[in-house]
Amino acid sequence: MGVEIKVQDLTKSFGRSLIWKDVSLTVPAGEICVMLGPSGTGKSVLLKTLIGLLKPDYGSVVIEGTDIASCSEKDLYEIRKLFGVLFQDGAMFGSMNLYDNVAFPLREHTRKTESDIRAVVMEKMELVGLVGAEDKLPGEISGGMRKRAGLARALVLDPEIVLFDEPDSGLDPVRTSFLNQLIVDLNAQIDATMLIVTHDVNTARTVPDNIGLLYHKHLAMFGPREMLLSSEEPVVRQFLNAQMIGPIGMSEEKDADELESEKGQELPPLPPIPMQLDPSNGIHRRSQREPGLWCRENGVTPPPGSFDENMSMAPGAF
Ligand SMILES: Nc1ncnc2c1ncn2[C@@H]1O[C@H](COP(=O)(O)OP(=O)(O)OP(=O)(O)O)[C@@H](O)[C@H]1O
Repeated sequence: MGVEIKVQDLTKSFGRSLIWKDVSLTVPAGEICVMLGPSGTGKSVLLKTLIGLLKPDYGSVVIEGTDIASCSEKDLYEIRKLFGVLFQDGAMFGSMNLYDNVAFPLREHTRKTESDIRAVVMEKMELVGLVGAEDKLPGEISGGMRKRAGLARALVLDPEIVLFDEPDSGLDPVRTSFLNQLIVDLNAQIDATMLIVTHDVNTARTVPDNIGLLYHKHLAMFGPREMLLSSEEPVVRQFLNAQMIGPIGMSEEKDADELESEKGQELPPLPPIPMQLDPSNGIHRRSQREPGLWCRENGVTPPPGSFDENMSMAPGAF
């Protein structure tokens, strides 16, 4: 059913270099979240901290009552079994074929027989559309296939939480759309909590239930998709609309002169909030909200043209 991740006052530095400070957020059970942020703001460091690969300087990451920032190695080992992680490059073993790569966690962490392992591996290969490619080596397949194989491997232990580190890196826009659909379909099917780190604004606008933005060593905002897509907060607005006008410069923050020179420049209006991507079978995910609900409940008028009724998931279709 997915489990919640409760992050409180998390701070991380390497030596004297502060990565981020006082990060607090709750990744709700079973929901899809996207974490955005300019390069180098510590998104991957956050993922690694959530899974206990890196220790924060302060703060807690509580999963099922255990703080993984301070628990014993034994407890951490147990908690890690709840996670599946899709690393940026798929992190496949180059000398093993896809079947053995996907089977690896089962052989390492379970006492399943080879015939039980085969059943699980083939089920996950089918889920990601890779049946028939079991004998291929990672070097013989495309980047998109490697990602899907990495995803199959992330799923073999039936995780409650799936973390995706830039799943779209190196993929063309069409493959990214297919992968996004796969993520949404998977969430509908297994109800796992999902956190996706990405630079892809289109993914952030259409896939998740919640969006977070790391900027300038802190979590600038985290909340429902509609909250961020209707936000006038300069950093959020600039990032989610991929604009050059705003506080984010080529190397993180713009200086005072650059910001002064932008004064008076008119920002384009906020674009309409798009429909959220539906599962391909058309049946809504458990955590999916009615389009426009957050805006209505919070008295926010969404940008004109939002939740276009001609799109697949019209308001009132719930
Ligand atoms: N193990 C480490 N030791 C020292 N510094 C590290 C370590 N891991 C990451 N960093 C530093 O932390 C900062 C944030 O890195 P991170 O990879 O998390 O950024 P990111 O937001 O994921 O970037 P990108 O979007 O470019 O992938 C970088 O300056 C990086 O050099």
